[in-house]
Amino acid sequence: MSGRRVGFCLSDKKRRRMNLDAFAEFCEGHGVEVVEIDLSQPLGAQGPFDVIIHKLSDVIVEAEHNSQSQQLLANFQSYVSAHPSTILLDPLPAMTQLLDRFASYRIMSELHNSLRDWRICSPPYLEIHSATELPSIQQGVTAQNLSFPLICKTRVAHGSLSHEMSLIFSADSLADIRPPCVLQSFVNHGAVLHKVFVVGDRHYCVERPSLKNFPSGPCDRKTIFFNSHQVSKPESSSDLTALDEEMPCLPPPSSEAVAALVRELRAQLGMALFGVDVIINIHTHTLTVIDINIFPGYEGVPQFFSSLLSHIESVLDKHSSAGPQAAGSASSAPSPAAASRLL
Ligand SMILES: Nc1ncnc2c1ncn2[C@@H]1O[C@H](COP(=O)(O)OP(=O)(O)OP(=O)(O)O)[C@@H](O)[C@H]1O
Ligand SMILES: O=P(O)(O)O[C@H]1[C@H](O)[C@H](O)[C@H](OP(=O)(O)O)[C@@H](OP(=O)(O)O)[C@@H]1O
Ligand SMILES: [Mg+2]
Repeated sequence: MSGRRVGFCLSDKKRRRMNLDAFAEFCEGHGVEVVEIDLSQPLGAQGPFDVIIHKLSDVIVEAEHNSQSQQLLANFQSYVSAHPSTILLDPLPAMTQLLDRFASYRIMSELHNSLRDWRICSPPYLEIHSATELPSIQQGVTAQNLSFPLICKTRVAHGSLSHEMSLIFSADSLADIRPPCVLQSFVNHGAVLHKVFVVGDRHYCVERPSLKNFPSGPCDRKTIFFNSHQVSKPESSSDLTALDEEMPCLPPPSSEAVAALVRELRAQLGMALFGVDVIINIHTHTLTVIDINIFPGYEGVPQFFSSLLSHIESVLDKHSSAGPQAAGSASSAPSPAAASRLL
């Protein structure tokens, strides 16, 4: 495939983590030119692009309260709207919904029905939109059938603050939450997390450390505050991830069930680059979806570069046989205000 230009719009941190320079080298041998897009400069002069791959989550979240980020997002969206034949991975509306745990947890909760046959579910959860009287939070926890311990996560699902979480062990400790946030039933899963990394029509499962088991039901233990990046990175190891007592190894999630989950989420999200965090309930062995991530790190997936390039080639092949109108549907973007209003 010769003369194809793929633009990347990533934060410096993301560009380094993904090793974009190495990916550019990898693509060179396949006739695909990788171009780093500078969002602060006019995109027209940097194009044209056959495909744009981005992780604009930082900009979208900051656009909520920062006019400079709003302008960057508006520039990007104007370019995308003016170039309908440029394929966007992934469409901004799809990405924007995953920046909001209220939206992504609604998607996860629907899996219970669509994937019932595969015994795939997600834990009961409760949205806390703003500062709320303690009794009404406690009533909401009961009404939604949440069970202690609870895990509390920020509403915003991206960026450094989004990984600050807490484990709550009693109704009185619900005073420790800082809305807007979600409360989710904690599911004992033997301190093993299964990360499912999706690249187009391929997916890869990687095992990671995870939070240890805790006694079920309320207890007078103090709230535990932690950062999720202390818990489930490949090298994570702490009191939070070390099991307090031996337990039999759980079988990994069935590859057929994971394939069914990925198929369903691809259809629901309309995205090609995402991650799903899955745990196995130690009591029911149910495959439990606890998180969906935009353009994750793909750490532990040696096939990432070849899979990404293969996906780029396949969307370009489809596009050249289907004509420019097809790409336009893939890159429809909300207005900057609508994008930031979703958060
Ligand atoms: N409902 C739950 N039951 C049990 N453990 C959970 C639950 N939710 C989260 N965890 C634990 O907390 C960790 C972080 O949760 P989550 O993935 O939602 O946070 P995150 O900040 O979005 O993480 P990342 O962005 O790195 O995927 C998980 O890897 C898992 O160890
Ligand atoms: O271990 P993984 O690849 O899941 O780590 C991801 C993490 O899940 C989140 O997707 C992070 O994105 P943010 O939520 O935007 O922080 C990724 O960070 P990034 O800098 O790679 O985008 C982690 O890689
Ligand atoms: Mg996660």
